[in-house]
Amino acid sequence: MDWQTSEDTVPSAFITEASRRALRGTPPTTGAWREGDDPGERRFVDLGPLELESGRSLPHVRLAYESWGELAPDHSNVVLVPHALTGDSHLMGPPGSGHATAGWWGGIVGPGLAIDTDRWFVLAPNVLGGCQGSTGPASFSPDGSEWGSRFPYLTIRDQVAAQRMLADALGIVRFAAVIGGSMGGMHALEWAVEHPDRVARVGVLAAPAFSNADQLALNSVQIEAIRMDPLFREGDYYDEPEGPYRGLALARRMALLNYRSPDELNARFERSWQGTLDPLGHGGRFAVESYLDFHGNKFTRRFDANSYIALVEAMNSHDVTRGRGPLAETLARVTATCLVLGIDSDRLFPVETQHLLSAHLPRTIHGSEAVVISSPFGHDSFLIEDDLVSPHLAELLAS
Ligand SMILES: CC(=O)SCCNC(=O)CCNC(=O)[C@H](O)C(C)(C)COP(=O)(O)OP(=O)(O)OC[C@H]1O[C@@H](n2cnc3c(N)ncnc32)[C@H](O)[C@@H]1OP(=O)(O)O
Ligand SMILES: N[C@@H](CCO)C(=O)O
Repeated sequence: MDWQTSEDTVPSAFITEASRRALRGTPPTTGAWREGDDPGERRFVDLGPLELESGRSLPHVRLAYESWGELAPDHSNVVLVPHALTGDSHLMGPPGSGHATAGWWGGIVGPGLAIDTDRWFVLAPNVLGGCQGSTGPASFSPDGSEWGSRFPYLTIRDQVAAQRMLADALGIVRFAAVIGGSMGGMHALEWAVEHPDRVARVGVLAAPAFSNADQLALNSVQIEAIRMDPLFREGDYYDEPEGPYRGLALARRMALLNYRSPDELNARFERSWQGTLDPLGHGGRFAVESYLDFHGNKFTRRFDANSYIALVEAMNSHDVTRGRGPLAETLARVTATCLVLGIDSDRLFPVETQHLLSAHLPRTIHGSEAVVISSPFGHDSFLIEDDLVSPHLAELLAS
């Protein structure tokens, strides 16, 4: 494919009039999972009001979720899998589905896989604040228009509170495991700390005990990239023909640099040039630029800018110690058996942050140091390196 002339140079829209209508057409509440439902079908549960950590509240919360496997009669086999920043509830496709529809953890979750759906009932909600069916900034507020700039600030704890409401609505008293990577790992850790009696096992992959100054800084420039796009209009762009696609695409480009490693980019793209002329500034672009452009612009077709800001801010809020005391004291509350996994090339959440977490958790399957996998793919390795991640998840679930 000729990347130079492909559509990826032109940011396209997530929220246009058409996609806005599609959002409005999101199926109404279809209720909770019932025996006999098709696996992987997206469902929606209306959970009522939620008081937020900030003191504000959402008068109405809806979560979208998908599930796979068979629910045990006593509901004892449920594994909750919260997704990473831009993931969604679709972590696994139907049996035999190809790569494109297999879902973001299609190589990890499934019959006979590490999270074996022949044994476990896997529950994957879309996060509160997201844009894939759960209540978020693009949802309608009580006055009938999108929340937009009025959508309240959310924390990781607020998102876990919504997940707890979902668990209550589905009659799940205690999870056999809560497992997540990156932002999903933050959720898993919060479950272990806030609801120790409701979680038997916890898997935290490529996530820290708190977001540090370096991570806050990396996130802040992404947020600013969106806010400075004139089409952002302080977050109230839903009635406009164009949204802040350039800002959002730039934020995704920046994020990708945190998600992948220098070694991977250097080995994969070298100084390759894509275009008709020589690499002196005209007639093309470097392959790595094309890669970033492609992903930045592809992202605008599946994500809402306000949602992105809300979720990045939630990641910024992450600090298990807030209001709870020193880290050792906070993590001493955890009763679950834990897996903490880091990636040696992760420059977003370096392995030291997982070692720190692991050192203070009372019961891990691997001792005081986190498990570290070796991969060139950086932070995204937990989404890519199925063969390296799987044995550790299988061990956690067998514990
Ligand atoms: C429909 C959806 O997109 S649902 C996605 C839901 N979101 C998530 O799951 C979030 C988590 N997932 C992710 O972040 C990513 O999808 C990941 C990490 C899993 C992707 O990892 P990888 O498989 O390593 O993909 P990689 O970064 O190499 O990108 C591959 C793409 O870049 C394109 N590409 C590669 N090199 C170039 C280049 N020089 N110029 C332009 N495009 C390029 C490829 O053609 C490919 O395109 P495709 O996505 O249309 O198949
Ligand atoms: N690439 C992943 C990882 C973020 O932690 C995502 O976009 O969700």
